[in-house]
Amino acid sequence: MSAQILDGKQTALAIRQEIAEEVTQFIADGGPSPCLVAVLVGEDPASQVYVRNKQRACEKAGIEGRLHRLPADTDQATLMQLVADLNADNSVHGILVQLPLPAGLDEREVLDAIDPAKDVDAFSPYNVGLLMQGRPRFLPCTPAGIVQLLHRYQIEVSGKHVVVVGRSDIVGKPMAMLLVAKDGPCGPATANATVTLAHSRTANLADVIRQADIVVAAVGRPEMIRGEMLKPGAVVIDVGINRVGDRLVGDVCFDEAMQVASAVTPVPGGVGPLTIAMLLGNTVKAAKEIASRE
Ligand SMILES: Nc1nc2c(c(=O)[nH]1)N[C@@H](CN(C=O)c1ccc(C(=O)N[C@@H](CCC(=O)O)C(=O)O)cc1)CN2
Repeated sequence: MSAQILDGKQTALAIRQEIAEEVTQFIADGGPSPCLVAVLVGEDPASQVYVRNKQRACEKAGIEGRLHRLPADTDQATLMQLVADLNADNSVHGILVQLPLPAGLDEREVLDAIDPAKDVDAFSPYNVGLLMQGRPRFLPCTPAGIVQLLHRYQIEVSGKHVVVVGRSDIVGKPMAMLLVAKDGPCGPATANATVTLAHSRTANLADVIRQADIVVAAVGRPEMIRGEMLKPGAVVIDVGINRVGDRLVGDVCFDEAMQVASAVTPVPGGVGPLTIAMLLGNTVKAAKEIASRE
């Protein structure tokens, strides 16, 4: 048996094309050019790549992408002042602070300070709260991208047992919230799951994963999930991006998963590109909402 590969790269390109058309229409209707500002602190090589890719994606979609680069030794007050200035700048519709921040900076304080109306990462407590209540304004980018992928490959989620492995604020927790909701961005078929949120202290983790119809792996440990831990026919969504030597691998052993599962996301080319596509969508949504208030 060889599983179907869920192509995140192609899916993201299709979504980005749809967003580009939406931007063209919005501007033709008299709206402002949507503007996303990224804040990058320090020199983390992966973060530099991601921010560059976000800017390129903005440009291709007709969104203005601005970047503020700050040195690694930036102090908290300077960063907080920049966020306050961006909140007050009417030409800015979306703000993102690229994570992780260098050691010594208080990430939570910075994210809490972003105006929820411009919080296109959906990391602020206000937007997290709305998601938790099942009435999100912005959808967190990686989980929302996964829902889009499932929807576009017609993978039904409703009534299925989904095991999310990893309890991060960026992926694990919001993923669980989106999948357990009664309805979702792509309708009830990609919501209404029975969700188990597993993590590093989960007892008998392999046994828990083996019960899953759908596994979402977001633990950040290279190839931790092996083929023998999967139920035959399961759908495997691999969020992990781990550098091992000069290779990029996920949290799931891809070759083994391909032998057992019915569908698998690759790394690279799976979930990652969807994160950026969904960020563009949130930026357009922010621009539309802010413009409608003016
Ligand atoms: N403010 C944020 N910080 C971080 C987020 C986020 O959503 N908002 N997520 C990650 C990093 N990230 C986006 O910022 C991101 C990670 C990976 C990819 C991606 O396309 N990966 C490629 C591989 C690229 C490579 O060679 O490294 C893939 O999977 O095909 C996009 C975005 C943490 N920080």
